Amino acid sequence: MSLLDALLRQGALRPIDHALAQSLRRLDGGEVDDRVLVAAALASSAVAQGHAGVELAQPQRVCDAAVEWPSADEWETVLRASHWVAQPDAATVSVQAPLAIERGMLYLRRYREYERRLASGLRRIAEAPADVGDLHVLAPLFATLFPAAREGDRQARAAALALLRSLLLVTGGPGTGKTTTITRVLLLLIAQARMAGHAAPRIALAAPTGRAAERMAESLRAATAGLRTCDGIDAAWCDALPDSASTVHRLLGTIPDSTRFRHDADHPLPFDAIVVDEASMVDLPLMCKLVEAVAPGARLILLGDRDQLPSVEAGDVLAAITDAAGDGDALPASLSSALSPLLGEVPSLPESALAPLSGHRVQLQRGYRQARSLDLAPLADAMRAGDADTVLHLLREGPAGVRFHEDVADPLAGAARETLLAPWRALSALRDPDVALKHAAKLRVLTALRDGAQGASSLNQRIEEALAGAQRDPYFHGRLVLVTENSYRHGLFNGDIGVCQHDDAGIPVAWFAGGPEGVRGFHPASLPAHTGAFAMTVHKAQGSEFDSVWLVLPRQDARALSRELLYTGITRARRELHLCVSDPVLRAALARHASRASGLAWRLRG
Ligand SMILES: Nc1ncnc2c1ncn2[C@@H]1O[C@H](COP(=O)(O)OP(=O)(O)OP(=O)(O)O)[C@@H](O)[C@H]1O
Repeated sequence: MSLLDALLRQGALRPIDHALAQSLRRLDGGEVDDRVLVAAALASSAVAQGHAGVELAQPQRVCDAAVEWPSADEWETVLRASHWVAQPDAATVSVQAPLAIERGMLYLRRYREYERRLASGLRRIAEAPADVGDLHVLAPLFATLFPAAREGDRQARAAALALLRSLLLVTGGPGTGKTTTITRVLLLLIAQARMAGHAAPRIALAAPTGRAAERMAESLRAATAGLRTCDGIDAAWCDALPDSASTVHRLLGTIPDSTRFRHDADHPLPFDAIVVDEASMVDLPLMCKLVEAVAPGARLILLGDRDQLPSVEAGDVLAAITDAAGDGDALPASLSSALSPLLGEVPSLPESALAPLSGHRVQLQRGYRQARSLDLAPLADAMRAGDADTVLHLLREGPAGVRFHEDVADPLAGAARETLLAPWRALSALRDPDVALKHAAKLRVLTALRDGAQGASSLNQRIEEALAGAQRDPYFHGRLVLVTENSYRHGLFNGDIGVCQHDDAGIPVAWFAGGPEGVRGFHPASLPAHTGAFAMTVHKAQGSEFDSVWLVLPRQDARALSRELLYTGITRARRELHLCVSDPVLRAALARHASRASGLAWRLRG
């Protein structure tokens, strides 16, 4: 039996991956080498799993079937001999073959092109000199905004670098002050322009989902309000700060029925500074299109947490840029002396000893937001490090706000049931949509998987049944719904959560936050695609936070489990975390990385 047939028989390929292989076979009159067909199917499957392509030395990362794989060398030789496979070098565009091979990785050609274009776009921005003006003029304001600047404060370092660099990546866990810092950077840019008698820079804020954009704008407004109370800050500078954020799609301008956007390299975005939050969620094609649309001379600032899950779609863009930028502790000597008016002495190394994008990244380390009632930091650190013994030890000790439901696979059975359901039962008695939405944002069940007995879909159904019975109205009063596609017509976006209520006449209305009155109502029949929202996957919850999180992991290990998934899940909690998992599943999850096969890091390293 051919390898392709063996994979098909084991159910290891999606029909669409197999169809790609079959179409190559048909076009070649059945003559094509089985190993080429298998590689094509895997390259297609790899993209669906978030990889940019398939590494020939590690096909198991894409497909863990019980088959004997060709050796990487032999496979590469066969592929290089095939006319379906282009062999570009790093700088060239691949020709019209559907596949491309480079550095032992087989790509669908389009994804290899996204990588190449993204790397070249990022380098273009990184190499452009930033319009920095005289830093001595800004020094007093800088010292007001960052009083600890000369004591090694990372936020100050990020702000100073943002002035000197056109491309900056600010990474850090939740509440490490990424938004606060960037608000101050934007204020510095505004003040600098105004002091020089210029117009304030045009600034855009964006995030990958509507919810994340809303949160970003909220944090920015809070940071701006704080700045207004500081001495030495002109209110007019604060007035020039943006107070809203859009999705990256909306910023770029979607074109109906097209994967292209209104803004691209030929029609760049009309902004001098673009800040993108939750950058770990931006996939390869979207980041490529965004970077290409950044106007010559404009700044691009990416904010994100590299330890979180990578984007659902192909790419691990934030991780690749982070790798190419190094840890950011030491700066190139020329940069460190340029920054001395603001930061004093900064450790430096000769340019040749540093990563190519060094000086373009700062990792913020200190968390400021943590509620006193929740002591998550040591647990989050141990999870990030994959240190299972420490994680289990901490969980069993029970840090403040953390409840470990060891071996509980079903929170709806047994003692936990009523604790979990009580806040949602209260929703049925609330009449004011605004109050209900705020209440709804308090609690969420998060799962690793969408399907299966412990997946989000099934848990949702069971929670809905527990709240409103088996014969329930599909839009019962108090039901939570999660929008699963972007609808610009409605102003509703993938990830938005609404609450259903019945008005006095018994008509169901689904309410969402936003609009001039704070809430917007829609008839449920008119909603874009949506699902229940009492339970959702950790992936869907990225970019959101809840007062109380129940993270429920499967009874058995699964490939979707990873330390990044656990870390992302637990850091969605603001006040209280419940974790349902067994010792062996937790250990297996922590031993696995959610990393993605990608050539972006080496392309950026040049
Ligand atoms: N240097 C600081 N001193 C005191 N408080 C700070 C400092 N930096 C940030 N904070 C506070 O910490 C909280 C979190 O800050 P911020 O929202 O900027 O973090 P973030 O990293 O953007 O968070 P997230 O990842 O959740 O978006 C805010 O309440 C902010 O006021």
